[in-house]
Amino acid sequence: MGDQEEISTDGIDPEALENARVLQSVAQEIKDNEEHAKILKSIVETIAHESLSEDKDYLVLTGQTREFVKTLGFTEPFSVSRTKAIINVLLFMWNHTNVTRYVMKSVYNEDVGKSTVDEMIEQFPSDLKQLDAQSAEIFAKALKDGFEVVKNIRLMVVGMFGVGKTSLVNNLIKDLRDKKLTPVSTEGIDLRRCQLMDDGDWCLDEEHKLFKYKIRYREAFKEVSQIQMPTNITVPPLPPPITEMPNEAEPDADAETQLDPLEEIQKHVSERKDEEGIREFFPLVLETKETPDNIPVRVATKTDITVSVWDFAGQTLYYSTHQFFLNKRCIYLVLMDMTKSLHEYVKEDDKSGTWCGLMQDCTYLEVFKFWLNAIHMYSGYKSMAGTISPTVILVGTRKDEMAGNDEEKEIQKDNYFDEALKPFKGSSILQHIYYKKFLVNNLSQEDPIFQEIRREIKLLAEKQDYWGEKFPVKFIQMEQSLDKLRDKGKQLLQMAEINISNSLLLHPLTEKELALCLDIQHRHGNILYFDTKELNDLVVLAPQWIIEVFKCFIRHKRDTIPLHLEHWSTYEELAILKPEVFNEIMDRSSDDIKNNREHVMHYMEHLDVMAKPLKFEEDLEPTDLHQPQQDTVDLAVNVNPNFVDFHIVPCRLRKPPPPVEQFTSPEHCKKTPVLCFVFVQNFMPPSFFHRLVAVCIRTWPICKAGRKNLLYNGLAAFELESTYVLTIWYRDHIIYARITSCTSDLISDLNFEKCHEVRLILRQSLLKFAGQSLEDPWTSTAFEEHIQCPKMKESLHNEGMFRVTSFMYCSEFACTACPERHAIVREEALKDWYKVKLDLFATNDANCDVLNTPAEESDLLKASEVIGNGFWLLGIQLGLTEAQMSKLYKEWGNNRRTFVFKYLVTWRNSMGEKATLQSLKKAMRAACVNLPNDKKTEKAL
Ligand SMILES: Nc1nc2c(ncn2[C@@H]2O[C@H](COP(=O)(O)OP(=O)(O)OP(=O)(O)O)[C@@H](O)[C@H]2O)c(=O)[nH]1
Repeated sequence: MGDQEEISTDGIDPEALENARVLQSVAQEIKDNEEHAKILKSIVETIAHESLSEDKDYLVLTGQTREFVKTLGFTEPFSVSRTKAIINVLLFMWNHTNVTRYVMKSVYNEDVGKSTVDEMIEQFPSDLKQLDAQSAEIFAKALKDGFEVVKNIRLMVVGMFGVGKTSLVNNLIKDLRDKKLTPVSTEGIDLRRCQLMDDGDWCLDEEHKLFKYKIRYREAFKEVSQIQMPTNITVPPLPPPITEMPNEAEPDADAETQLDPLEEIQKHVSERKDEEGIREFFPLVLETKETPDNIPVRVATKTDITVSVWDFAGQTLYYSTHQFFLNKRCIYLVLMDMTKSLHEYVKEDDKSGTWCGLMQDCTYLEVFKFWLNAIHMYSGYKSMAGTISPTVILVGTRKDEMAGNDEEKEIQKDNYFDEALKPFKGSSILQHIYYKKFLVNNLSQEDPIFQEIRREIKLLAEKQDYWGEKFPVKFIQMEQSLDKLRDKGKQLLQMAEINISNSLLLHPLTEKELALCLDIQHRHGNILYFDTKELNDLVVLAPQWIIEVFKCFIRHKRDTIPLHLEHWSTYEELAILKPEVFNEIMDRSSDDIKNNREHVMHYMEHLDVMAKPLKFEEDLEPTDLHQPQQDTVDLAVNVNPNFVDFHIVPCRLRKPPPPVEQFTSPEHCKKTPVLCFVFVQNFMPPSFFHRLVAVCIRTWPICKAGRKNLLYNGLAAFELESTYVLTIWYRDHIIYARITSCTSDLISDLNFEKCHEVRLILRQSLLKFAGQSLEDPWTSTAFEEHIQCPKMKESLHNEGMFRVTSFMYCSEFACTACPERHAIVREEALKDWYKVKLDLFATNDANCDVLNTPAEESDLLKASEVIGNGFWLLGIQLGLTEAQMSKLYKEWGNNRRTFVFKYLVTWRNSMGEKATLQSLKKAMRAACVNLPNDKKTEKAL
């Protein structure tokens, strides 16, 4: 038997461990009964090996378990409970490779390996690791059939209009530089596909498509041949690293004696075309033979690295659409004009930029912040627990117009960016920024600086985990047919058309493979494809389509049908888009848009350009209401019937008139403290607020002051009931909410149950929005709830804020934001928004004397059973780091109870005596204070 102490039990389900221990002791006891020991070992071994095989046969498990019951079960020393425990552990082994490995090592001192599929999945880049288990397996299996190694740089060039983006792109790409083009203002996005040459330059990828695919197949065959071909087949060596590649000018001495590598592979493959693993690829090899003879073979100058350069329009009007194309797999050039001070106001004739959170009179610094926030949101933010590797290169333009000599200009540039990055102090956004920054004069095309920028871009790309990832040969054909359709001018495809293309392929993909192939193509940035109920019927081949759609809603023609005049004025004034107006806009659009109006709607919702208010009963469930709730609010009760069928287009709203305090802190009325949703890392996409406004419009009537609707860009007010008004507003990364009442009843408190209900609606909506850009379980940490000092006369941005969870540990804090330092006590701070919870905790506190005792294993087990939706926050409250939590979650995320138990054990081990029942209970309360009521959890608190 193995040395149990040395074997890691990390991440193993406690129940599986317990059962495994039974197996260990039984195996020890029957050691001397050779026959029984042999039978038991054979059964355990057979199940272990089968469970690790790729196409495991369930019959093996059932057969062997039956064999165990028939031969050994219920005999001495296999008591009834021991027999059950062993059957249990066999089942655990079948489903969990780590249990199998643990059992085999601890009982028989045998190391059993991982399946090749498991190993392949482990090598996936981080974003593909998030594929669901079934997709991951399909992908790994497709890779086993053959793969190519992908090295693609996706370069996003962003910055204010006129900063010099197009000029820089022209300088980076040889063919454009040679043409000495005069840049014209970019409309939407210009996408240039390039190939990296061995001298480091980039040339446009205009080569014959078939030739390109020929190269890809050939490279892929090399990979296949290395893993699958018998060793006696000689395959051409992989190309040397770029730096070692000979230049075209220096011909290779052995070149004449060498066979064309493709021919050599074709020869080998033809000879063995009937062999397993080769048969699949034979037709592909034949296909590549069809390459026209007149295509020059120029592999010597081009590398296998592709670069797609995205030149974004700088007008703020387009900013929201740009976010759609940003993802984790991009390298960014963020450009700033060095002749413009950071605090200078941007002069833009078109004021439609307000929708993306940039107000009409924004400064260059605000534009810079907008871009970094957006990059963070759409690339690193999703994997908050993961480490962020730099992908953003800052570039200053108009060096020629700066004062001073070269050295002085460099210093100015450094100071400029240091100043621009100051607002991000302490934020992980800084981790995106590459330490090297550049200063360019775009008018000096031959400046070696452009070569340097290209080199750094490549260096950065090589460090990303997706660099050199594998892509199944099987999927190349589909990519090829999408390419062909794009070349024919197709902007978007219905799924039916894709299915036809697929059926025409030599090796059509299965339905699941096809969906996965499209998903991966989307991740690579070649298409837009979202596997959601509303969007999975459409594939967008050309990003420009999205831009055109967007423009329809922002810059529409005003020849309206008189019948719809009223709806048009609702659109103009309230930004509320009724179906009549929507259809009118669609009718006047190009065919590709008007014929896909339903998809247009869904895409615009997805892009947050317009928001459809939630239907609570359907939409809120998944995020926060996993478990049956007895006491939750009936979220559908307050539907405002006037505005059921509409969208809100928040970019059309105007700013509120000053002073804003008249809305946020009205005098002479009863009011709750200000409730604040503070987003982590000081960043909140402004669309979250706009969408929250849409939810509110769907739920309550818009509040009126005289004849004016209180609906503005950044602030909105709603009638709750009788005299109650809810006002919500936002600034930067904080959304504020306050309920006021002009009641004449000066004695009673505000209705705290109503406040609780409103808070939950706001909270759950925000969680849903966050859930679309953050992945579970990180959603629950997307924002924190704070209460602003109730004594503050005028609500000031980000001042006098108290984290609600801290009141679970301490009953009072000092407020230093008010002119006079004073105490703020729990009951006062939480009286309206959280009173429901406070009352509940107080009832349970009656018999809490025994709590100062160490937390026992049974307490941990119980906590893991009752914690419910606060399960992630509890770990954070107990002081576990995101990294610790993520590690455990990776292993145990599919079994919440075990996951919680595992981190509770980690907490108890690290805290020792301080891990008391009381501290556990406080942390549980803090984790649940924001959540809807849940009887099971609350009883335990
Ligand atoms: N002096 C000088 N002019 C520059 C520089 N970079 C760009 N320009 C000029 O600025 C103008 C705008 O340049 P573009 O490259 O079109 O700017 P852009 O950022 O692509 O503009 P949009 O597409 O409208 O967002 C052109 O006339 C360029 O020649 C530079 O480094 N120095």
